[in-house]
Amino acid sequence: MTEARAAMGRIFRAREPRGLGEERVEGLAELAARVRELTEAVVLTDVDDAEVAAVAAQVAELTARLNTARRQEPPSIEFGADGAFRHLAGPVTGRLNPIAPPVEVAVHEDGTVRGVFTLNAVYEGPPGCVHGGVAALVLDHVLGMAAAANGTPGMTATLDMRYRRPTPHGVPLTVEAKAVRSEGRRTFVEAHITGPDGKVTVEATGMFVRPVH
Ligand SMILES: CCCCCCCCCC(=O)SCCNC(=O)CCNC(=O)[C@H](O)C(C)(C)COP(=O)(O)OP(=O)(O)OC[C@H]1O[C@@H](n2cnc3c(N)ncnc32)[C@H](O)[C@@H]1OP(=O)(O)O
Repeated sequence: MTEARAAMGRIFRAREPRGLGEERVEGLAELAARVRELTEAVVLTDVDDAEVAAVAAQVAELTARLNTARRQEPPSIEFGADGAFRHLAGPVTGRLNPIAPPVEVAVHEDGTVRGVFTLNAVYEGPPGCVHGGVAALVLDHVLGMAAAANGTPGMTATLDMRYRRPTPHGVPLTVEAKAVRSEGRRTFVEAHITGPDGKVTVEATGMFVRPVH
């Protein structure tokens, strides 16, 4: 096991990956996608009070059905069919997590991590704009992915944000991150989010420390 893979295991407390299987992953991803739509509908609904109460009761029934068989903990990291790490239940890229947009990421050969995503009204901060903490969530994750792509995975030790322009919601956004240098156990990474007009809305730098235990 390489040092980078061992560090990844320490960060995610990885046991031997217990694959969910592609069919199961696709089924759960479909469920998460429907719950994402439900969440947006809850935030935007204007149906009358009786209908709100009726839907709430139905959703409670559905939750009880899912809870008849529960895992002890969410699936952490797994290996996809291509052998790459994937964070299926993570709150940023996790297809199985309804609160993840999810950001669709690709890791390029030069270590650059690029992602595309749309944040709907569920993530609103100021009217029409993405909440700054949500932008930080997305950036922290892709910064961490870029540290890992550099062969030096770590835990976020520092995260500096510069909000240059409001980030609009409901439109396609891109995010890009790349490690710039490593010193001992520390890796320094830069990232930014770009709006549909090609202008950078948020920049971030992060310092990631490779855990030793
Ligand atoms: C492919 C999948 C990729 C998925 C990416 C997911 C990304 C998600 C990223 C996260 O959200 S991680 C969760 C948020 N972060 C944390 O919860 C971290 C909490 N903090 C810790 O666990 C520890 O403080 C930490 C591991 C960061 C450091 O503890 P250590 O005891 O291992 O560090 P130590 O004190 O020995 O310091 C190691 C080096 O880092 C430096 N350092 C540590 N913390 C620092 C800090 N905060 N600021 C500046 N420098 C710092 C420290 O000076 C030292 O430098 P030198 O090696 O040069 O001496």
